Amino acid sequence: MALNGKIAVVTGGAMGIGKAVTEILVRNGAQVALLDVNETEGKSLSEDLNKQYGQERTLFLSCNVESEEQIKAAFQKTAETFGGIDIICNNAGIVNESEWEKTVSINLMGVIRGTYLALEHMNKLTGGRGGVIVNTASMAGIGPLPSCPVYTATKHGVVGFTRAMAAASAVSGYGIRFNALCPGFVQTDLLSTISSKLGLFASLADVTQQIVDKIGILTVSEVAECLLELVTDETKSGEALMVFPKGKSYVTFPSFIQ
Ligand SMILES: NC(=O)C1=CN([C@@H]2O[C@H](COP(=O)(O)OP(=O)(O)OC[C@H]3O[C@@H](n4cnc5c(N)ncnc54)[C@H](O)[C@@H]3O)[C@@H](O)[C@H]2O)C=CC1
Ligand SMILES: CCCCCC(=O)/C=C/C=C\C=C\C=C\[C@@H](O)[C@@H](O)CCCC(=O)O
Repeated sequence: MALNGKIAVVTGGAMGIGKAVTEILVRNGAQVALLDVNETEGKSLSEDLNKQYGQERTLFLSCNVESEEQIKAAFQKTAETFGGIDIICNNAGIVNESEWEKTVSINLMGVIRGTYLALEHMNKLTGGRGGVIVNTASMAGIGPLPSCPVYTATKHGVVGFTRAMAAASAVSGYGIRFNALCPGFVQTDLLSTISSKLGLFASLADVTQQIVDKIGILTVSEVAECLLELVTDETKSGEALMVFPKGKSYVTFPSFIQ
């Protein structure tokens, strides 16, 4: 899929991985709506990118992915402004084992909300033109992070939901590919503030640090390059792509049907 003329939405697009994703999509020709709760960073990124790549290449929309109403309004505004939606990156996420219900609401329910509302614009069965949805999960969506059980659960949920949606799309003919992006540790604010977010599991901070020491830390650009592959490679749907500092690898899941 070439990105020239394509229209993308990135949630949590103002900072960290979402910012790098927004930048790489714009650099490759897409128009991008970045949705975030951080208005200062979101507006500033959008202004910078429009100066660099031309007016109306990006649009910042204030949006909390916990609100169905706000996501619906943001998608509507994106479609009206740019003329449709082809790509959704459900990326917004937090770590907070103390406020664990909020973690589930943003990380898992936010992805489900974003996906169902995206279908209203993208599903070929209801007048959309198809496209691709990439959900940011994590390596913690494939294996456990002992210091973050709820975070781990949300990311396993994102991987399962994404794969099931890919299967539903293939069987029903939505014309939409669905993939999960599963990075290891990435140098962002989320990672640098982690020690205060572990709640009941604060005593396991050292265990997390040992895993960090073993597998290393990625840059946001390395992660964004992998997202670009999931967006542009039309053979990829129902995939979970793990990203490590040493390289990337598609997860091979067991098959239960002969
Ligand atoms: N940093 C890491 O080590 C890894 C992060 N991830 C995942 O990548 C995604 C992005 O994380 P980072 O860039 O590291 O975090 P970050 O904290 O650097 O950036 C997250 C962005 O999402 C926004 N956001 C937070 N809650 C929101 C909400 N309710 N609605 C809309 N926007 C919201 C923030 O304002 C911020 O701009 C998350 O889903 C995270 O779980 C996955 C693997 C590793
Ligand atoms: C601490 C919260 C970080 C949140 C960001 C995030 O999603 C990072 C994930 C990074 C890597 C996850 C790796 C999980 C690995 C485990 O499944 C397991 O393989 C590790 C076992 C470690 C051991 O030495 O036994």
